[in-house]
This record gives sequence, structure tokens and C-alpha cells, in this order.
Amino acid sequence: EDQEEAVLRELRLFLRNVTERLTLDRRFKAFTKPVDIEEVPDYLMVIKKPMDLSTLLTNIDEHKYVTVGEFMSDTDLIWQNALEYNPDSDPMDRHIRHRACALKDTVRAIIKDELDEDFERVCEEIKESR
Ligand SMILES: CC(=O)c1csc(NC(=O)C2C[NH2+]C2)n1
Repeated sequence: EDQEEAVLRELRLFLRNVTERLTLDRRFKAFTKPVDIEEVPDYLMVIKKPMDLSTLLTNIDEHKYVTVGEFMSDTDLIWQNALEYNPDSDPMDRHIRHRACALKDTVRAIIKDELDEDFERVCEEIKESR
């Protein structure tokens, strides 16, 4: 009902704000757009579920996320994919792995700092009721 829509609207505002801040962070430039399959033709052979910050924003606007947990699963895909696609010891791989780990830690720190536990519990209740 209307109270539920108000909660989900507030969730979308929070998730857009988090995603916007990540997109503006220069460390995460490689994660802002889908990997270009023309430039990296083998990418989809290695990575089965691509994800990036611009796709997160589209998902938010399409009301894909009813809880922060669902959002976190997709943000986890971004850095997990980067670690999987860049496993080697060469400096470029190491560089992007450091940024992937920074993305993981940054998202967790923001959520821990700024998400009210009671608010997430209300979102989980809405999800269970649907
Ligand atoms: C988004 C992502 O994970 C990504 C974009 S380019 C890249 N890796 C490279 O360009 C090479 C360094 N060894 C492969 N990884």
C-alpha cells in the first residue's frame, strides 16, 4: 500500500545516492560502464554475470531492488568479476584487483555507516510479503 511505496521510494533514493558517489570516485572508473565486448572479446566467456555501476542505476530506476541486500548482491558481482577476470601477477591485473577490493570495502563501509538496520528490516518484510 502507500506506506510500502514510500519505503521503497526512500530505498531507491538511498541506493541512487550510493551508486552516484561510487561513479564519481576515480578509483572505480573501470567499473562505471559495461565491459566493451569489442575491446575485450573473451570477457563473456569468462564472466557469466557482468555488472557495472551504470547498470546498477538502471536496475534501481526499474525498481529491481526491494532490499539493500539485493543491491549488495549486484555490487558484489562488480568486484568479484574483476578479481576473476584479472587473476595474474602482471601490474595491470594487480592494479584492477586493488580497485576491486577498494570497491568491496567502500560499499560495505557506506552501508554499515548509513543504512538504518530497522529500515532494512522493513524492506525485508515488504519483500517477504510479495
Ligand atoms: C572491468 C574489468 O574487470 C576489467 C576491465 S579491463 C580489465 N583487464 C584488463 O584490461 C587486462 C589486465 N589483464 C587483463 N578488467
